[in-house]
Amino acid sequence: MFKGLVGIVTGGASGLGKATVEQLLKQGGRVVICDLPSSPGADVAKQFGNDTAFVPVDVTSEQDIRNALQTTVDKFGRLDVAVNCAGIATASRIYNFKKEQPFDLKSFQKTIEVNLVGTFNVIRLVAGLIGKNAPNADGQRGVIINTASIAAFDGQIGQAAYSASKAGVVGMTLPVARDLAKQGIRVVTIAPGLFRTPMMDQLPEPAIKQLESSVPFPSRLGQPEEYALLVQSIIQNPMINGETIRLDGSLRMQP
Ligand SMILES: NC(=O)C1=CN([C@@H]2O[C@H](COP(=O)(O)OP(=O)(O)OC[C@H]3O[C@@H](n4cnc5c(N)ncnc54)[C@H](O)[C@@H]3O)[C@@H](O)[C@H]2O)C=CC1
Ligand SMILES: C[C@]12CCC(=O)C=C1CC[C@@H]1[C@@H]2C(=O)C[C@@]2(C)[C@H]1CC[C@]2(O)C(=O)C=O
Repeated sequence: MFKGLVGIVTGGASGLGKATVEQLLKQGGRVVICDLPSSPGADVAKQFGNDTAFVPVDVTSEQDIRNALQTTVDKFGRLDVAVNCAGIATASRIYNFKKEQPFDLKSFQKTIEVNLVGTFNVIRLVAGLIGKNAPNADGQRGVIINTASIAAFDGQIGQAAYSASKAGVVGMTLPVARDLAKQGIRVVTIAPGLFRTPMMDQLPEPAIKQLESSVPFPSRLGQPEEYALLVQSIIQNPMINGETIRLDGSLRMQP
């Protein structure tokens, strides 16, 4: 279905990103996995075979993303789709009254830097390469897909930094889609609810069980493959643009 399609997936060594890489490959695409040098990205690429490459990147670095784009062109000749999955989860209350300690500013800045600035950095750089493609019959040159979170809308206690970073991703989706509309590049954001990934596995099992029971239907954590299926649908459907799509089993998170 995606024969000839070339994608980049940030955070592609783990969780939602890894499932996306697998789905794009299954559909006949070729994929560059971008993830931290400390990630298992090289092993993952080896496991997936010749239609993948791994480029160690920090999404906040301009030079790292430029290197990834150069590898994409050298190895696969073009870029059609970029999926932003790289992200970190942090949690802290705005003020700890027992310890008389305010939220650590460096931790807030780091969360914004990776989740928001990193996503923006990738979008602004991939747009130049996708824009070089010849348009299809519909005028489309490619698609950029971002990952926010339902925490962008229903931020819980302790999620000020995480929610702010993801709300930033939601907020820039429409203006960036408008910026790139003339070039025929679509921009869409997915806001996942609760998915079973290594990020979620940081939580103790009883906490995960409790979270699962809070999802109305289906009352379980999402599978990374279900996220990847939405990525596939977004790529296939040319009318989806400038929108954030919740993927959450109708969960609205409690305070
Ligand atoms: N798992 C879940 O329930 C949910 C996840 N999300 C978001 O989905 C995205 C993917 O999360 P998961 O797959 O669950 O997490 P994960 O922890 O399994 O994967 C995240 C990947 O991002 C990479 N990464 C982190 N910082 C990076 C950086 N500066 N540069 C490059 N790569 C970096 C990590 O090495 C890791 O491979 C994240 O943005 C997360 O915030 C949103 C809502 C729910
Ligand atoms: C950061 C959290 C909460 C605190 C903790 O002890 C462990 C965590 C790791 C998993 C995170 C937790 C969180 O704040 C909500 C998210 C980020 C969770 C993974 C998915 C998560 O539920 C989310 O993004 C929801 O939208």
